This record gives sequence, C-alpha cells and structure tokens, in this order.
Amino acid sequence: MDVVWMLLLLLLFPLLMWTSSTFVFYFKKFFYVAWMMFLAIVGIPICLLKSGGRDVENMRIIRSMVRHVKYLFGLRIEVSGWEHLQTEGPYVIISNHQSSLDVLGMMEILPDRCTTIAKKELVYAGTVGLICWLAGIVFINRKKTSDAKSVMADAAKTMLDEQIRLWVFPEGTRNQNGDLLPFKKGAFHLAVQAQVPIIPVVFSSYSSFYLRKEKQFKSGVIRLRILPKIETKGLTSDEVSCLSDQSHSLMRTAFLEISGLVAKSNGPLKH
Ligand SMILES: CCCCC/C=C\C/C=C\CCCCCCCC(=O)SCCNC(=O)CCNC(=O)[C@H](O)C(C)(C)COP(=O)(O)OP(=O)(O)OC[C@H]1O[C@@H](n2cnc3c(N)ncnc32)[C@H](O)[C@@H]1OP(=O)(O)O
Ligand SMILES: CCCCCCCC/C=C\CCCCCCCC(=O)OC[C@@H](O)COP(=O)(O)O
Repeated sequence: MDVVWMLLLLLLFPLLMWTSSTFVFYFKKFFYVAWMMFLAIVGIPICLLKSGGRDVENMRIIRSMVRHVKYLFGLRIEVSGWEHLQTEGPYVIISNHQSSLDVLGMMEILPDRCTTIAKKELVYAGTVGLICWLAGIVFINRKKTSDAKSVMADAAKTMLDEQIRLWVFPEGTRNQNGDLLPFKKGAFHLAVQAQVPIIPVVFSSYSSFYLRKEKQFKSGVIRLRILPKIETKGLTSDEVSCLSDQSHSLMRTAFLEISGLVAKSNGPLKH
C-alpha cells in the first residue's frame, strides 16, 4: 500500500508542477527556506571553526555559500555600477527591500567586512538566525524607536573602530507595491553620526517573476544598480531629512528605469 501511495505522489508531483502555478509558488518558497536552513547547518560549524564566534568575517562564508542559489530558481542577476563599490573604509549601503529573495542580490555584490541591520525577530529563525548572529548582523527592535536608535548609535561607533560596512533597508519592511516606500531615518542618522558615505543600491521590481499575492514564482532577471556614493562629511542631524529625500529620489528614478516602469503624475505606476 505504501508503495502505491509513493508512486501516486511521484506522479502527482510533476503533474502539479506542470499545471498549477500556485503549487509551484509554495514549493519554491518552501524549498528556498529549507535550502537556506540546510546551508546554515553546514555554514555554522565552518564559521565557528574559522572565527570562533560572532565576527563580520563570517559574512564571506555566507556570501560564498549562497551565490549558487539563484541558479536553483532560474534567476539571473545583472549588476551595473560596480565601480561605485570601489570605496575604501566604512560606508552605509542602502537598498530597497521586496522579499527575502533580496538576499540573493545582496550576496552577489556584498563587499568585504559588510554586515546588515535586521529586525530582531530574524535571530529566532532557527539555523538562519544563528548564522546571521554569527555574521555580526545588528538586530534592532523596530517597535521601540529609542532602543533601535541606541543600537544604531553603538553600530556607528563599531563601524569606525572595526572598519565595518553596514547594509540597511531604509524602507524598514518588505515592499512589493511597485514603488519605493517613504524612507525611515535610521540609515541616514547612522551615516551622519559615523560621517561615512552612503552607497545606494537598487533592485529592479520582481513583479515580472515573483508576485506574493498572486502566488507566482517564475524564472526571471534581477537588475541591480549600484549608484554613486553620497558624501556625509560635515553634515549634521539637521540635514538628515534632506539626505533621506535626496537618496529616495535618486533610488526611485533608478528603480523605475531598471524595472521598465514609468511614473504617471500622481497615478499608479505602469509597465
Ligand atoms: C550559509 C547559509 C546562509 C543562510 C542564510 C542566508 C542569508 C542570511 C544572511 C544575511 C542576510 C541578512 C538579510 C537581512 C535582511 C533583514 C531586513 C530587515 O530586517 S528590514 C527591517 C529592519 N530594518 C530597519 O528597520 C532599518 C530601517 N529603519 C530605520 O532606520 C528606522 O528609522 C528605525 C531606526 C527602526 C526607527 O523606526 P521608526 O519607525 O521610529 O522610524 P523613523 O525613521 O520615523 O524615526 C523616528 C524618529 O527617530 C529619529 N531617528 C531614527 N533613527 C535615528 C537614529 N539612529 N539616531 C537618531 N535619531 C533617529 C528620526 O529622525 C525620527 O525623528 P524626526 O521625526 O524628529 O526626524
Ligand atoms: C524555527 C524555524 C523558523 C523558520 C523561519 C525561517 C526564516 C527564513 C529562512 C530562510 C530565508 C533565507 C533568507 C533570510 C533572510 C531574509 C530575511 C528577511 O527578508 O526578513 C524580512 C524582513 O526583512 C522584513 O520583514 P517584514 O516584512 O517587515 O516583517
């Protein structure tokens, strides 16, 4: 009887993969999480052996272990503006945030000694949470601004003392609305406090291959554009809003361009 069920399942699986895009969506999502969890199981002892504990250098291990994942999902990543990452010393990278798939683009261009700011809930994500902690990810409580501010002020000092780069998602949450959300201020305060440049990175819209609400997950292309750095030397906290607006405007223009979208005046965005 067990064999009959096994055979049925073996026949059903390709049939569902062939006929149901919803099944494909859930299967790929499940496989993505499961594969990352598995990679983390392999990666954790390697990180521990190499660095003995929490160390930003562990990001190199994650970067090299994650780079193949795009092929498993039929994703191609096209990067432009590499020259803008040829910047010495610490800086803050800011990028838009559409999905946990952003990790794939991130690992494609992640510079050495660069870690990220993430919501504190991620630390509880099993083996992925543990490897994130080992890689020096800075966890913040988004619901407690005062806590988040003090963690980020400490991070500004650590960036300078330990020559670390930090990647921040200034939208503050995942967003697939076909545009950028207004930016939160933390990334800009961080850069101004540390007096380091900001390097904006823009991911093109995933809407041609990945739609969370419509349950679609196909093969596709992610365009990643690295923009010229924005200096913050001499700026004070009074200029943070202006810096945020300037960055948003530059990134929105790039986002629309690389996503093949046009902005209608005050209207929705169209392909
Ligand atoms: C080998 C196997 C591997 C397997 C695993 C694979 C990969 C894993 C490894 C790596 C991948 C990691 C990927 C992680 C992705 C995680 C992404 C996220 O979690 S995104 C969510 C978390 N991030 C953020 O939220 C950052 C952006 N948010 C902010 O910066 C916010 O500003 C905030 C600091 C959280 C505060 O939030 P709030 O809603 O209160 O925001 P406001 O901006 O409106 O600020 C209110 C007020 O405070 C002032 N402010 C803000 N920040 C500061 C500061 N740092 N210092 C001083 N003042 C600050 C701000 O100006 C406002 O005041 P005012 O209105 O007067 O201007
Ligand atoms: C105990 C088991 C728990 C299992 C949980 C599995 C969690 C994820 C596992 C694998 C995914 C690999 C990529 C991990 C990093 C991406 C994290 C991410 O993108 O988090 C979302 C966060 O930015 C914003 O979240 P909100 O939409 O604001 O909220």
